[in-house]
Amino acid sequence: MQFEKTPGWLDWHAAPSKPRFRLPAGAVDAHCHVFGPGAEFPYAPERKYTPCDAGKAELFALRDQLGFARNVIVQATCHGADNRAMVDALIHSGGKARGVATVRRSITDQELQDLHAAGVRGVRFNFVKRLVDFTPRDELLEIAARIAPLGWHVVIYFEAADLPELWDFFTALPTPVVVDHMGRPDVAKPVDGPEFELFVKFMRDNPNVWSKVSCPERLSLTGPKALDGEQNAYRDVVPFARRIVETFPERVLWGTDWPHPNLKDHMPDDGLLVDFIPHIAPTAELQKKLLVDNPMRLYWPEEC
Ligand SMILES: O=C(O)/C=C(\C=C(/O)C(=O)O)C(=O)O
Repeated sequence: MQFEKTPGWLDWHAAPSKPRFRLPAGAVDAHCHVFGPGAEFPYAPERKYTPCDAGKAELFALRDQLGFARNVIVQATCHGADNRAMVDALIHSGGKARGVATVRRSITDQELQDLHAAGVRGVRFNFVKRLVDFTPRDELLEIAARIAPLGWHVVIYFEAADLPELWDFFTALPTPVVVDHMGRPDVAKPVDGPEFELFVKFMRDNPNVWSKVSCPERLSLTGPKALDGEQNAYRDVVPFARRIVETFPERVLWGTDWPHPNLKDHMPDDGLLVDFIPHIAPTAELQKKLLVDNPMRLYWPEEC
């Protein structure tokens, strides 16, 4: 089956630079995806976009190019609850990848066990309206209750303006909770303003809540311009990500978000994204927690 990429969609960067920042040994890219290839792993009929193919071989090549040791592969909405492409990548990773799946309430216990055996360690609940249709909260709570005994966690993707309405649901989840991209803060607003203060309160009041401090390219209004002197690319995102890293150093993760779905104006150089890390995690100790200790504790606890 042939799939036509959504018009205007940018392909992932064909020649990412070698980062100047040297990642610590054992670093984990804790948020990335695989797309298809569609001929082998068809995209979901209910998808809101059709990506370019981006398979496991390209993901693993990027891992090695950037200097990561492992990946956490997150199910993207273009594949719906068909986790085969992600599971195939886990199986071929030589134990160097773990997964976060999308499941429906119809999934059987055996299917959950099979996902666990393949390396899945969480499920994703997506609330970004441009990506998914509404899922009843009772179905999500039922899924969370079924995956908790497996030791899995719940990854949540939402937009900052929706946190107040989702607060009670999120704080009722019976598992560790990992927030994608800091809940997408509006970086035009003050880092100490009410919107981001609510997100900081969400993490402070709920010690089971973690956050990825990833995707500056999605959040930034200043863009990728690498400026001279102390300035850097995506500089308007730095105060938000750095505040989360310095306030909750044991509960943060970082990922490339390769192959960067749904970007139409600018495709980041993944090497530049890695060079962004020291601006948000300025010490070797914070970098090791962010990139090694925290993802290992969550995804490879048996090795800790
Ligand atoms: O990949 C991301 O983390 C962000 C996006 C897409 C998805 O997560 C997805 O399709 O599953 C987005 O903001 O469009």
